Amino acid sequence: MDLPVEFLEKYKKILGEEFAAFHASFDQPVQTAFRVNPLKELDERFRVAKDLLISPPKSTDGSVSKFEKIPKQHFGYYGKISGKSIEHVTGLIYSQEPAAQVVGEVAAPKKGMRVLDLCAAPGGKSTHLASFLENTGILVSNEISNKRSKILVENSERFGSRNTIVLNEQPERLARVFPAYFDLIVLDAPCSGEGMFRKNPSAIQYWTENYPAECAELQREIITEALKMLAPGGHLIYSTCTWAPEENEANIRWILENYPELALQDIPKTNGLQAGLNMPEVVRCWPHRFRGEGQFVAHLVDTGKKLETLKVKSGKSNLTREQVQLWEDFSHRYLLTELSAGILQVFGDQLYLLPDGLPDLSSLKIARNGLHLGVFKKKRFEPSLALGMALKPAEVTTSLEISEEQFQNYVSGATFATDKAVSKGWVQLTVGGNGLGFAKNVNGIIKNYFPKGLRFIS
Ligand SMILES: C[S@@+](CC[C@H](N)C(=O)[O-])C[C@H]1O[C@@H](n2cnc3c(N)ncnc32)[C@H](O)[C@@H]1O
Repeated sequence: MDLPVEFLEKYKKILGEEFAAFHASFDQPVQTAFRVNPLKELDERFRVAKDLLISPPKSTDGSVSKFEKIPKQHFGYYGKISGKSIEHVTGLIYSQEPAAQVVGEVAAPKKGMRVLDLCAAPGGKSTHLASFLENTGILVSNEISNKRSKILVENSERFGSRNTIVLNEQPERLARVFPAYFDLIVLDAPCSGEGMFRKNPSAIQYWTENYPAECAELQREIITEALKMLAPGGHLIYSTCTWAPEENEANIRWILENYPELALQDIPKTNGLQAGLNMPEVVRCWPHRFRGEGQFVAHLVDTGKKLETLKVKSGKSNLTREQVQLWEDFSHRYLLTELSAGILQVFGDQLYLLPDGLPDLSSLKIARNGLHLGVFKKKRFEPSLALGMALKPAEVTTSLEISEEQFQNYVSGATFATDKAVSKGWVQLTVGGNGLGFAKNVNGIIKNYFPKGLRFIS
């Protein structure tokens, strides 16, 4: 791989005798990986992922051996699963290379926490955080780019997380609404991306000798805003996908100097993770030492000398009486579960369930106001794809498990005939036990409600 001379010189100095192995790693294949989603029905191959301490999956059929569990991680496997597979489309797996998975594993939020993922698109870290929260607490996933925030929504919905709200904001505007609010903030910063050179060689063209220093300045601005939102005793996970010390250890030193109430926490050096440069508590993924791309992760904790946690005045429901009735009619007829506590809110005709305990968000650009339940159309309610993907079959009155062939046809936009025994009206389609959204059974024909933008075009 052709790398800038200044880049190579820099790492020769930093790595000394390890440099040759580092340099050679750029010609090695990229290590693919994915995470299994604990919010979904796990098929036999992945059941072991539920366990906290992971041993290699015990195979009951030959297919298991294709995947290798990433040791000492909750959800990760080495291997590749197609973006067109049932596992991907139903949100059972999320493709994410191993170094990126270190961030979520270090963050590992406890149930019920208020969590912010400040630079969140396309959603790798957010979905990982949602795996730990298991639909408790609040996950605010924010992305500054409007276009990328839409991809983040799509990935969050496929993942089936019920307590995620997606915002499309600048960090300083968020900081005004969420002062001292979050128990955990993940700041996966925009960076010079050196650690992605092997996976995405086009990133090399943006690199200059000064680029890391420029990125570091932007990162300190984002850190400043992030820390305004950290609750007393809260945790900050700072990560980049670069090796540049300016963006990594130097920024952590800057935090420690300017925010003496923050302390570094030691991160275990598992799976070939290395200590930072003169900073033993943080971790670095060097590709000649770790099976994955480049990453830096630091864990800081607030020692509690700050203001009180924000007292929240929650938003209100804004449904008309007719809308409440339509939603109740739908939920009584089709749902067997009380969706978790929250506030029903409409945006235009779209109905959402916003988790409880959030401040007033009306000054912010919202991309997903909690769980998208559906849309009001004239005198009826139509459930969303997101709802049909978040619910388990046991939570709905009618679900229909379809075959792999029917799945292929359905995601390509086709309708199909079904048994007369399937009740009329809305039916949750499932494949492998996981929701593919709601569809309508009209006289034995399952009409296609899979969104046009997501369909496979052959
Ligand atoms: C490393 S990527 C995030 C990857 C994401 N955490 C994931 O795991 O899928 C950094 C993100 O920061 C966003 N970003 C760029 N400039 C920013 C800024 N000034 N403030 C906040 N976010 C910014 C980018 O749009 C990008 O999506």
